[in-house]
Amino acid sequence: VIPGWFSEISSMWPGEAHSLKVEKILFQGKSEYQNVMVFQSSTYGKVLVLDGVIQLTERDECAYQEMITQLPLCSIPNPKKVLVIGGGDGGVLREIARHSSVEKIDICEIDKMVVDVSKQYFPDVAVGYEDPRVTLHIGDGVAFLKKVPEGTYDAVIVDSSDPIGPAQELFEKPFFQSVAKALRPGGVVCTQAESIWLHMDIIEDIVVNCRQIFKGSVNYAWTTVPTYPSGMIGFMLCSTEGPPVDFKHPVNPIDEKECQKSVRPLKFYNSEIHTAAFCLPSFAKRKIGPK
Ligand SMILES: NCCCN[C@H]1CC[C@H](N)CC1
Repeated sequence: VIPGWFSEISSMWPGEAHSLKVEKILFQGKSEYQNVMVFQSSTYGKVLVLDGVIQLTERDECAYQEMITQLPLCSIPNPKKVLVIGGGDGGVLREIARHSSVEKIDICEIDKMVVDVSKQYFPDVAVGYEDPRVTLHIGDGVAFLKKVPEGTYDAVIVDSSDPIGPAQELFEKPFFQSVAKALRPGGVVCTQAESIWLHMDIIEDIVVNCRQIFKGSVNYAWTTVPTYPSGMIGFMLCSTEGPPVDFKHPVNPIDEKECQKSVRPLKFYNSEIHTAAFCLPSFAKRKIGPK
């Protein structure tokens, strides 16, 4: 360990560790589920860390929160009811709120400390909680989905941490089945789907499971996030059987609606990068590309 530096050392990415220079540790706590830390970095603003893994930094969170939200919501006309599993920092809520068609936003986050810490240290991220359409449920997303009536949501966004720890079940088949049940015909789900540089085997399993469960379309997309391991993170975009969804061509472009009363302009997402996000390098296309 180098004094004054935070290194993201984990068995999930052996032999490598992204490091950030630390100015000051702002919060350290232990919730029922994980260790929670916030520090002021020298060049990425404040940083949220769960069990030693970087969840977001003020400087690059836009890339992740905007893409994980706008890729699904801009792929269907008039999303009305949206569910977020995880996402306790509130960033995805801020992005969903850009859509005036949305009438109801449910969020199910297992760890209340993440919500409280985000509201205290990341106000520009937690601003999403201020939207009157938001209902916060503190609990396990797996249990929450079991109680959701069939066909309730137009979109589900699974903003999870990694499959080691509280989020492990969110990468398994029964969970994907419960998401499919909760979606209307032609509804969409977008999940945090790890990096093709680090976790191709996990992604291949997810793709196999999703192809069996979601009879619409199943696509992997990705974005660059400098402070995530390997500098990128992927998303699984799936739609249920019903009105076809062409994820690669946004039918509900938010660029035009940007002038909308939004908390802030989009920093990362736009319709061109939406389409480009589904382009895969050859090694990945062979394994997880469209059949
Ligand atoms: N909204 C916070 C994003 C959480 N996403 C994950 C954090 C941990 C990373 N290794 C993978 C993405």
